[in-house]
Amino acid sequence: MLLAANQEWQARARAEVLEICKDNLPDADMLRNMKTLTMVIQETMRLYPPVVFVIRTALQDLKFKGITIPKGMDIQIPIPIVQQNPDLWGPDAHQFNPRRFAKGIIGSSTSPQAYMPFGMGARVCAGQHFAMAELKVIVSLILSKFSFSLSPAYHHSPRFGLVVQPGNGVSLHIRRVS
Ligand code: HEM
Repeated sequence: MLLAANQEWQARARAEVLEICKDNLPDADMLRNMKTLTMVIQETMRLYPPVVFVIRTALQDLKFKGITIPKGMDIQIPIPIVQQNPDLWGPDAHQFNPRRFAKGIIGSSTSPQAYMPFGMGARVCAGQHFAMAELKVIVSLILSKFSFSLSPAYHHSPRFGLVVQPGNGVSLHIRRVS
């Protein structure tokens, strides 16, 4: 949806894929070299993290910034709110701007903890690298074969189910490019 709405980034990501893969299926080295596509996926998961919160349980009574958190209490960490906080991401926090990841995740915001689509710490997603590889394979194959734009029928309505998903699907106009 974000690539359909941002044709400039779609063209850029496609050009990169075609240059790196030529007529071949992507292999591990090619995926590693897809810098633009990586930035696009990172920015997509910043704006629409599939998992909207992670939970941590206090193992003992603790105080945090004057708030008492009793032992046993669950704390929900709201990932989309952290990832769109203008204090951390700047005034364009709500906009799609993959360029913010040009220097990697560390340089993308004012705090290294501000980006957490895969959670954080000891229980961070065990499949995060596999998930990134899957995403790059799927999106690069789509980009190499098709160009796409949003249909006027598209109605933006992200919805929280088990994960964040488009509430009314994503209607696209699709054209073959090769
Ligand atoms: C875009 C895709 C994915 C997203 C956004 C995602 C996100 C997450 C998040 C937010 C957590 C909780 C981390 C925390 O509590 O700090 C998690 C945990 C986990 N994920 Fe993923 N995940 C994805 C794909 C996958 C895949 C493909 C696998 C397996 C092949 C996987 C396996 C796991 C496992 C095993 C855990 C539990 C880790 C633990 O508690 O030690 N995930 N994931």
